[in-house]
Amino acid sequence: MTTHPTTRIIDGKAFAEGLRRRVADAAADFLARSGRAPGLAVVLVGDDPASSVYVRNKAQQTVEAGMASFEHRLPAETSEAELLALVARLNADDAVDGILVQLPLPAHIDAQKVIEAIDPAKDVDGFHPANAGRLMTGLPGLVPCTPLGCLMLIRSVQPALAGLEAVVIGRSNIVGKPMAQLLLAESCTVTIAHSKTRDLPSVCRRADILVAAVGRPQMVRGDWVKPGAIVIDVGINRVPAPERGEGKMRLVGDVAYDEAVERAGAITPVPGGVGPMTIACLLRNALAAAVARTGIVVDVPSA
Ligand SMILES: Nc1nc(=O)c2c([nH]1)NC[C@@H]1CN(c3ccc(C(=O)N[C@@H](CCC(=O)O)C(=O)O)cc3)C=[N+]21
Repeated sequence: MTTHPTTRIIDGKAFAEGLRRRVADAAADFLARSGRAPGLAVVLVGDDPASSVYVRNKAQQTVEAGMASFEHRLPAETSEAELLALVARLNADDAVDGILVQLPLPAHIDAQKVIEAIDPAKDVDGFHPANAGRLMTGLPGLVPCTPLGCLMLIRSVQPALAGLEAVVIGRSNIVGKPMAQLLLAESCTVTIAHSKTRDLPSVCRRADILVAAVGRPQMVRGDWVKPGAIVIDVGINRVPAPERGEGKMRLVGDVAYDEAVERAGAITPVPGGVGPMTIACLLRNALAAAVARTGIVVDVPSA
């Protein structure tokens, strides 16, 4: 199989490494000026193995960026009241600039209530309604990490976005809606498609920028992609990989990569695309929160 001669594979892993290096430089400046490192608290409730791996990676990369990491692992039986009490303590702790509560939470905890309990100034996920509203109205605030990382990757291949047709598949508060807002702020013509959209393939074929965030393995087929389009694959799906041995799994995106790579102008792989950018943007947001909270000015990397 040959890729289109000009297809660009967007190396999210390399971009994320560069971003983390810039964040680390700025974190060192922050330490020099303030006498303390920016601090990020990550809270995990329960012992879901995938979540546990992500939380470990986040903590490790936080420390590597020269920031203080506060990891809180709570048992699955933790009550909503106990979790809210921890969030209140972290809100009040001056050494903590950013708070991330890993989602999904166990079913007996109201996740929305927990999100709204986080001080918006420390809401490094950008999930608090105050930050969602600020993004929608064009005010400065904390922007969700995955869409922010996607925008950085899009801009790395196409700096001039005004007037482009963007289609975002998925309408979650975590990815789809904030992604659409960021692209709208770039003056794209934005369509949000979802499970009730009629003739999704035709809608996608209009897109100069196609962002897939649905959580369905390889749903976006090659012939849904406009030739030359930028394809951003947010999906991280674990599927059986019998070719690697019995019981083995592999990661695939929401895009049928082997097909889409034939038509796309640029495309993100899975793994090594959007995923590493999510964590790098989390560190970037923790630094941005530290700067906004203290007024200490360092060079925060922007989209
Ligand atoms: N409050 C909250 N904020 C989040 O940002 C959040 C969350 N909860 N819950 C879980 C999801 C998932 N998530 C990922 C981060 C990095 C990779 C990542 O680095 N992926 C690697 C592969 C990692 C692997 O091999 O498993 C890649 O795509 O190359 C993936 C997924 C953040 N999440």
